[in-house]
Amino acid sequence: MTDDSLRGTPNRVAKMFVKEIFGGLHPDRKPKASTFDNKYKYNEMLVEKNITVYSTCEHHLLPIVGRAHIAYISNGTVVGLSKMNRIVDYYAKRPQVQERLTIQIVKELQKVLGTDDVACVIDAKHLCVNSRGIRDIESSTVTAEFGGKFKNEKTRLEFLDYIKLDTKF
Ligand SMILES: Nc1nc2c(ncn2[C@@H]2O[C@H](COP(=O)(O)OP(=O)(O)OP(=O)(O)O)[C@@H](O)[C@H]2O)c(=O)[nH]1
Ligand SMILES: [Zn+2]
Repeated sequence: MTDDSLRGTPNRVAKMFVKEIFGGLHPDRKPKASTFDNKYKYNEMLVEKNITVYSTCEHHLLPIVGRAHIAYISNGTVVGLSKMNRIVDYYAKRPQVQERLTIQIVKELQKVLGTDDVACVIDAKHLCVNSRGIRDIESSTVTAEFGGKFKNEKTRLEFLDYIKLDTKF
């Protein structure tokens, strides 16, 4: 390899996959989710929406790009807002299928918050569907996991109303 723009490519690509694209395979990178007492006595739903998702489909190793929306109802513990974005990013940064990613996010937050009352919806484009194969540029995939009180229709609809799935990305 004599071209100086290509010389660094093997190392650059290896570093990118290990440290960035698949960085979430390293358990040391799992975010420490700081929690607080719910001193404010805020007892309604909290929604962190439009969280950017960059992941990689495990079948084709092509990008999955979209948005995650998370909701929880505190039973005494509150989590720092940015930690929800960090948890999404950690589980996204590995070879994934969207269904598993959605469930992993909910399970992690249920553990951190000590409650089942957590939900996550992801709307994402899979480049393996958009840019190759069937090459359908418009389609996106929606997955959802509803824990605890979110299995109740009224609570679920409140969450879905807050996020109104019209996100363009
Ligand atoms: N359920 C699920 N399927 C996914 C996800 N990401 C990609 N896929 C699908 O995984 C499937 C792999 O199917 P294969 O038939 O082995 O692969 P392929 O021959 O390249 O299929 P085409 O994409 O239809 O050309 C494809 O249908 C992808 O659309 C995901 O997150 N969840
Ligand atoms: Zn794929």
